[in-house]
Amino acid sequence: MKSSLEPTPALTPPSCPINAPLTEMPGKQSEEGPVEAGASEDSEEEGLGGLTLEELQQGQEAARVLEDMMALSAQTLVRAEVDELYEEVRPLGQGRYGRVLLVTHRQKGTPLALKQLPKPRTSLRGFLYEFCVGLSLGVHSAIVTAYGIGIESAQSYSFLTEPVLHGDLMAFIQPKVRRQTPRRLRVPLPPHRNVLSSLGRRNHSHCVGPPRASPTRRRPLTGPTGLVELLGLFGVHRHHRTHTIHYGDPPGSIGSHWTPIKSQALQGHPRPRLTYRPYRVTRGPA
Ligand SMILES: Nc1ncnc2c1ncn2[C@@H]1O[C@H](COP(=O)(O)OP(=O)(O)OP(=O)(O)O)[C@@H](O)[C@H]1O
Repeated sequence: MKSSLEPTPALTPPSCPINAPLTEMPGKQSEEGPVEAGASEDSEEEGLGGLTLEELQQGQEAARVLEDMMALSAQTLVRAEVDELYEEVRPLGQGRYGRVLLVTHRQKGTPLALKQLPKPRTSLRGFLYEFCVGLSLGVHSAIVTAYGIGIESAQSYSFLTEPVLHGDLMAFIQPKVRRQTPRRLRVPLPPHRNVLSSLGRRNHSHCVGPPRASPTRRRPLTGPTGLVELLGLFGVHRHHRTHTIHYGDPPGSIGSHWTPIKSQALQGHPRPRLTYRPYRVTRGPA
């Protein structure tokens, strides 16, 4: 169960007395007055903070009900020390604003969860807000039931809920981790499209072992100097998408665009990365 004393925009109770007018509750209408139904859609959405008129009205109605509930609960708070009424069994958890204890009713022995919020850190209004939101939501079958018992002690405010003794739901939720496929079942990733196109093949059998020297008709890997093919055989790849190589260029003139991957092969890398890119072989300036 979440404590809502944190100043979240939607749930934080405004700092006004319990009997403050309804306009001070969350979901109140803006000071410009009620929004007219005939306003244009854009300006309506801006004025309502992204809510539809219907959603805004529902929010205002819920705020009114909550305000009434808080006013009634303030009048019916039990003023007592917790240990007069309940026996502490063990702590159930610790939240940011207080602790939750497993207690039993001293006379009936009923087990209950008691959420205790220390007064120095919790205002009466903040406590009532937490208590009443819990009461409202607790009717849902998937949310811990809150009992309508609020206690004011010298040092704390407390309220009681149904105890959940099988642990925190969060402990049962597995983080989303990608399941590892056993190595023997793994399918090798297809090579980069350019490898296929530059080698003129549609399967990736050529990825294992040295690149084939045979040029294709579509994209020859070699010019008359044999330069491009030579670079490929020596395991050279480049980072950029295209590069113009002029016939007759000595290998040294390729410059820093080219990175040797020979070292990978020498270090026993099982599959030297063959990252051929489309080469553009042109005649150089005369
Ligand atoms: N009814 C309950 N039954 C069993 N354990 C509970 C119950 N309510 C709370 N707890 C345990 O106590 C812990 C603290 O609960 P609490 O409601 O104070 O804070 P929270 O909702 O976890 O966080 P926050 O401090 O932000 O409100 C929970 O994480 C949970 O482990």
